[in-house]
Amino acid sequence: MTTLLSLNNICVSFDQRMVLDHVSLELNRGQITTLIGPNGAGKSTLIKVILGLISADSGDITRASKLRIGYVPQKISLDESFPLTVERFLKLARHSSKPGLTKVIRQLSIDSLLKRQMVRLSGGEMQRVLLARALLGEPQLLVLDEPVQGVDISGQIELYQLIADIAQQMGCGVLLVSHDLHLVMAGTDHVICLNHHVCCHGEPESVAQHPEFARLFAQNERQQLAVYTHHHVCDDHDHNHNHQPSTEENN
Ligand SMILES: Nc1ncnc2c1ncn2[C@@H]1O[C@H](COP(=O)(O)OP(=O)(O)OP(=O)(O)O)[C@@H](O)[C@H]1O
Repeated sequence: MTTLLSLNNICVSFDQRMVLDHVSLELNRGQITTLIGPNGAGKSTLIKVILGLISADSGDITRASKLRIGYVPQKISLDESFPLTVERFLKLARHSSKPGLTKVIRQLSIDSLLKRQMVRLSGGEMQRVLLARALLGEPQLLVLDEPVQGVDISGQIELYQLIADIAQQMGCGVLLVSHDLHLVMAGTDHVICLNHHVCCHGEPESVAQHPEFARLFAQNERQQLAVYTHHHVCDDHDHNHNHQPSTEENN
């Protein structure tokens, strides 16, 4: 498996409060990784480190040479009074080209949205357009920050499926931040549970059984999750003094 990006013992503090505490992870080509964690756990901060928007206080970040990252934000702010069609918005994107645009419009089935005003799009339509914009740069790594916020449940399932299909077609790696544990887990290769440090990580089924995960997320969420995953018994595992998962967890 080709590693696109790896973080090694990343620490970030704000006002002397450690938000990321020795975080290590790897993002690989062709793999969907989901980052879950409670509010304030440091998920967005971690994304900013990955995107190079903030520097870590310590630790190393290694990126594949000339790595192209596509980013889909939670939302964008648009001026209600500013007329901007979807087509214009996509043409204004940094990597926009006519053949690229034609390709993503087909890939995401957004032809019918092109003449629509950006400010009038529904949550699901907006996410498709933001995804289209991220794909224009032909990313090797696609990073999505809570992509289903404001999207209804059937739209969420559709959107996750679309992301998985695109990842497969393009052979890119995906990092997805999500609160929607029960929906996203089934379509994910690797889950990282973050609460400032990496509490646990691994395949969705093993993370769902982990005591740290159980402690962080409410019982009802875990019950919903059970609908979408197969249960199996998984041994508990230890954390060392840096809150890092033991090496067995990586297997
Ligand atoms: N630039 C900053 N200056 C000071 N504190 C910050 C800054 N950015 C984030 N924080 C704090 O760091 C903590 C982690 O924030 P972050 O946005 O990374 O969490 P999150 O897991 O993405 O949360 P949520 O799920 O609620 O979006 C929070 O307590 C936040 O207030």
